Amino acid sequence: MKRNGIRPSKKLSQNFVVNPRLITSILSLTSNEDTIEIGCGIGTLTIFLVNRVRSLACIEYDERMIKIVSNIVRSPRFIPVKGDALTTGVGRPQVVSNLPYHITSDILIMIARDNSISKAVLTLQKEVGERLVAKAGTESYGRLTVIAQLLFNIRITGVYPPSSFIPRPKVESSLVLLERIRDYDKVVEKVEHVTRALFSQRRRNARRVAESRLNISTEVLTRIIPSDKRVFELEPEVFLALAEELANT
Ligand SMILES: C[S@@+](CC[C@H](N)C(=O)[O-])C[C@H]1O[C@@H](n2cnc3c(N)ncnc32)[C@H](O)[C@@H]1O
Repeated sequence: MKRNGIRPSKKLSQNFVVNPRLITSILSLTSNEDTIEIGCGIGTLTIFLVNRVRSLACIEYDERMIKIVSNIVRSPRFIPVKGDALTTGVGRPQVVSNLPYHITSDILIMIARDNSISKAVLTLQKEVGERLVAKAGTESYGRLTVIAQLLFNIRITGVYPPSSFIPRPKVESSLVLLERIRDYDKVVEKVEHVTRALFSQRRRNARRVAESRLNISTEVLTRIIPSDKRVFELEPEVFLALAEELANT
C-alpha cells in the first residue's frame, strides 16, 4: 500500500486479510472450480487462491486495487474485472470473498438468487454468521436466516479477531461455507414476499399476522401454521409451505 501511495477506503470496507490461518482455512474450503473473488483488494488472498482453483475472475470496484493485483498476480488463469459485484453478475459455480462488510446482506441476496453459484466461501461479520445459522425462536432468527437455510447447507468454520485484517475492522469475523441445496425459483421468490410480510411483526402470533398480511384462506393458514407460534418461532419449512400456497394460486 505504501509503495503505491494508497490509503484504504472506509467507504469500500477496505480491510485487507493478513492472518495466514484465515487464508489457509479459506483455501481449504475451496474446490477446483471456475471461481469469482468479490473484491480482491491488494491481493493477499488472490495470490494463493489463483493457484488453487481452475480459473479466477475478480470483481473489484476500486481501480487502484485492480492495478496492484494485476502486477502481483501474473497468471493466464486470472481475470481482473473492474466493476460492482452487485450488478456485474457472477455466472461461475464458486464465489470466494472476504466480503466488503457494508454490502454483506445485498451480496448474500445476490448469491442466493444466482443459481449458477453452487458454493460460496465467505468471511463476514460474526453477527451475520450467527443470523445465517440461527435456530427458529432465537433473537438472531429472521428473514435472512429463512431464505439462506432453504437454499443452502450452511457451516461456520471459524471465528477470527479484528487483527486478521489491516486496517482492523470494528467487529469479529466468521468464515462461512454455503453449499446450494435448492435453486432460487418462483416459490423462493414468494418466500421473500412472505418473510417480508410476516417479520414486520416478528413477535406477534403468526397465524394472526398471516391472516392480515397474506392472501391465503384462513382454512389453509390453520393447516400450515401451528396456532401457538409467533412469527420468529416458525421453522423455514412453514414459510416455504406458505410460499408454495401463494405460488400455486
Ligand atoms: C474486505 S476487503 C477484502 C479484500 C481482499 N479480498 C482481502 O481479503 O484482503 C473488500 C474489497 O471489496 C472491494 N469492494 C467494495 N465494494 C465493492 C463492490 N460493490 N464490488 C466489488 N468490490 C467491492 C473493496 O474495494 C475491497 O478491496
